[in-house]
Amino acid sequence: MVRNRDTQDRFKEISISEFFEKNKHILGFDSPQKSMFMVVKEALDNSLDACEENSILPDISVSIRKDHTDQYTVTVEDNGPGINRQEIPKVFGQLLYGSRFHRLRQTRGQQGIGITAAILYGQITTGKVSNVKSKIAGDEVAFEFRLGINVKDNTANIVEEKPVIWNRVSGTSVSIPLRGKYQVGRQSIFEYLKETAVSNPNMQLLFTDPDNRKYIFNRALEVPSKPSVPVKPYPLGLEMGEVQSMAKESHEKSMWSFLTSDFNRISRNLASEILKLAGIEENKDPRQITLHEISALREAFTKVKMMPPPTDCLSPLGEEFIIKGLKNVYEDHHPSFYCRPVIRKASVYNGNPFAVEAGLVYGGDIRGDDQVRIVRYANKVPLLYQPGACAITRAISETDWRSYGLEQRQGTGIPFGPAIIFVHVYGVRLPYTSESKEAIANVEAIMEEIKLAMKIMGRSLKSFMNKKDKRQKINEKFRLVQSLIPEIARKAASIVNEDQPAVGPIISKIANVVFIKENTVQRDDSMEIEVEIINYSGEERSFTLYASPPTGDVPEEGISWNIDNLLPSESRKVSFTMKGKFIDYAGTDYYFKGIDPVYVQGGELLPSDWNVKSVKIEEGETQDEQ
Ligand SMILES: Nc1ncnc2c1ncn2[C@@H]1O[C@H](COP(=O)(O)OP(=O)(O)OP(=O)(O)O)[C@@H](O)[C@H]1O
Repeated sequence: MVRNRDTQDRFKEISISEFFEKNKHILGFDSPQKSMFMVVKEALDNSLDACEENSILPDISVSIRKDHTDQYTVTVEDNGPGINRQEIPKVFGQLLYGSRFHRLRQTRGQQGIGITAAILYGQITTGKVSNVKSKIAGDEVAFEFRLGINVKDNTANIVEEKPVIWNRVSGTSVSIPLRGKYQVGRQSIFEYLKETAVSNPNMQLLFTDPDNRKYIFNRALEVPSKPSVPVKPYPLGLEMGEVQSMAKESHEKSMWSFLTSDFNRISRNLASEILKLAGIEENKDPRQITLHEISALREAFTKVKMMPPPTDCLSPLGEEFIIKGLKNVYEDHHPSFYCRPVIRKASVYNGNPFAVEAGLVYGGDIRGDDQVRIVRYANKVPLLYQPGACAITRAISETDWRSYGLEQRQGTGIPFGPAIIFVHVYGVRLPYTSESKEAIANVEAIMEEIKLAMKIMGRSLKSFMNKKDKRQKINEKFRLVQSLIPEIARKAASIVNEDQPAVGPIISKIANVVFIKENTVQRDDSMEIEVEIINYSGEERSFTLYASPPTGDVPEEGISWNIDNLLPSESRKVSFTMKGKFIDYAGTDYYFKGIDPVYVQGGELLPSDWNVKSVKIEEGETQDEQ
């Protein structure tokens, strides 16, 4: 058939770059503010991935220079491994070119789009090219490129390329001119850097804002991150099309070796068992497999006993960093309940392992009249945009929080109350709602895991609330007993003209608590604080007592004492001194560990964030532009 001229003119192939040039919002470049955020995020995520893959302690600088009213230059420089001279034009000037798409491992980047899209955005909005400098360890010189993108054929447009001396062992620096808007607040670059510092405690980061103000996010951990381990696809959860392309692209000659070599968790015996169940010859060429056989194979996968997916390829944040991530949000507030972080075991989505970890704090002086705050992370990257589209928000909304004590109209929707919920989903090839990776797609398996984590935390929140009610009742009883018994004893003794009896054992019998109280003596240049611990219970008690004075010279690790074998009716005293004069002394907070809170008066259970430091940000001097 001969096409007429009109039809030939109407049909035209477009390159991927051309497509994104016209549809940059798909990559997250929608408003000037958001676009600048995306550029910083893409470059910083790459720097962190590069350092992690090479076990390098990341030393990164991010700077935003204001060039004109809405024109800026974003520069991100790292001490990563650097990039080969030949690779630079492809990495930065060609969309869908990267080192991660064809390898299954937990990384921030996965598509080979991010940094080229950022350069393309800069080119579209300013007409200018970007500057890339990179050096590999051992090389004498770095290579500097000024380059943009030929959108018609998705290749780099190299304007200049030259060797330069760079006083670094290795690293990469990317400078992108762009139209943008710099803002502070919840969805800002600064917030993103702060949350990234929480999930990457070994990163040292220097940030220079458009007013040339410098902020140093100090490294809290001197250990480089371990590179994530590449994995093969896990058989369960793979779609028909995925098994089909794996079979087509396999280098193996037989179905038996295809199963044992290209999949995870299929041993030699298991491969034979699967093929027998599916009715497929062991020697069959995988490229010859029919759709009917693929279907039988997938069914056989579900019938055999398979080990769960490997978890060593996954890298969680861990308990301490979840607590730190939460602290980063509530800052100086004091929650009354710290739920022990929940770290779920690995699960699979489309043959790729993933896992969920979560944390929750509640009460105290956290604001309670609004919806709970949700802090989202995916593969250690904070998610600040598209909360409504994200599986994390959706799973939280679909959990019935009313049964756990939070307010929620009709049992669905984001609950209301003084709580912050932290969720980190991490895994190999996470499914995002779009290329901009702002929200995790509502995939059933992932939603289920998040919901399970919420249920576990919900149950401990409920049990805390029940205990709180019980404690309140005991407190009231204790207050009553403590004021009434000595009074009754005094009156009774005076009536019968006898000495007043010791009331301690009587109070113990009724109250059944350990009582913590303090006495203070202000001296000229210091204050002496004596803490008395009285066992008004019928049993010997042992626990650790912690003090958190409101001001003063407190040691880094806090103040603590072991109160061992405190006998019934026994009173013990400990003390500490605070240097200085304290006219408005508001009282020290006492905490304890190792004893049921129901049996203590005058203190609280030791919070999980005791000794967990917030991200340390030093503010530098504003420097004059040169
Ligand atoms: N700073 C860097 N140091 C070393 N290698 C880098 C650096 N930046 C980019 N790369 C390399 O360039 C590739 C392409 O990066 P790009 O941001 O385009 O995609 P990605 O990070 O792989 O995936 P995504 O599109 O999901 O961000 C990366 O896979 C990595 O191999």
